[in-house]
Amino acid sequence: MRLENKVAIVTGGAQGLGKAFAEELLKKGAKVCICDLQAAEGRKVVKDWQQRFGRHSSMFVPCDVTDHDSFQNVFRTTKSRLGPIDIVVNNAGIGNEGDGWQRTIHINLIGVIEGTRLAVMYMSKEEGGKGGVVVNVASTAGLTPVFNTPVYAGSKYGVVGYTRSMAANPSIHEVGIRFTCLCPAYTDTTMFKSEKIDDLKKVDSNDPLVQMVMKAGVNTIEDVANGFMQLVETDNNNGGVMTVTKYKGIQYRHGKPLTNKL
Ligand SMILES: NC(=O)C1=CN([C@@H]2O[C@H](COP(=O)(O)OP(=O)(O)OC[C@H]3O[C@@H](n4cnc5c(N)ncnc54)[C@H](O)[C@@H]3O)[C@@H](O)[C@H]2O)C=CC1
Ligand SMILES: CC/C=C\C[C@H](O)C(=O)/C=C/C=C/C=C\C=C\[C@@H](O)C/C=C\CCC(=O)O
Repeated sequence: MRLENKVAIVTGGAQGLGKAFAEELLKKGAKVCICDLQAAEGRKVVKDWQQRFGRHSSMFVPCDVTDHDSFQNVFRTTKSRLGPIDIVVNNAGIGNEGDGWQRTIHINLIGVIEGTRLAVMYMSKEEGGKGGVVVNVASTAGLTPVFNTPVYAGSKYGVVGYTRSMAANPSIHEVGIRFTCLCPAYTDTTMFKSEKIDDLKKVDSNDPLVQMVMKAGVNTIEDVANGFMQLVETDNNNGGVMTVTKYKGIQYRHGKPLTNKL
């Protein structure tokens, strides 16, 4: 997919991976709407991008992906201000395992399903759209058990299974949308820092969590953004599940995906 003048929505784009994904799309000439709970941060980020990429390059819409009306407003506003939507990146996520763990499922899985359904509504050729690509951000925690974050892993397993099932639709060519999954391992963002691995390492380098992180390695945000751009720009990867790990780099899980090639 050539990105010049394409229109993208990135959820959770005020910081971390979502912000990086949006910036890489802007560098390739796409126009981007980011949405996030963090309104002040989102507006600040877009103000910087408008100075660097042009006043009409980007926009921010405050949104909670668990609130259907708020999420639908992102699509409606983006289409009216930037044009028909070509790319939807369902990136927003949290990692709460304690009280309120249900919100982890609501944001990470139900929010991704909501965003994918809105993407079909706005991009499907069967709905008058131009087709496009959906990137659902899961995790390697959606491919392999992670003992310390079972709720989070459950949400990410759900994202992988849901996305691959959407891609397996026999009439996918009529829909004209590629459904793909991005599965990074640990990546150096605010979310990862909440795990306080360095503190754990000082106390006990043999801690099972420390061992798991040391084995997987820790991606830089740039490592994952590089994988993301490959996923978006590659046209024959419907159903693709891409892993990004420090020790194996960028790979497609289950081999190169040609599920119901568009
Ligand atoms: N950092 C890591 O180690 C990894 C992260 N991921 C996934 O990548 C995605 C991005 O993660 P990071 O950038 O690391 O996290 P982050 O915590 O740095 O950023 C997440 C962003 O999503 C926003 N957000 C949270 N709930 C929201 C909601 N209900 N509605 C709208 N926006 C909301 C937050 O305000 C924040 O700006 C998440 O889905 C995460 O699960 C996957 C694998 C590894
Ligand atoms: C509370 C959540 C906070 C941070 C979690 C972080 O955001 C995240 O997503 C963590 C991922 C954890 C991954 C754990 C194990 C990784 C194992 C690696 O060796 C790679 C595993 C699978 C990829 C290779 C493959 O089997 O295809």
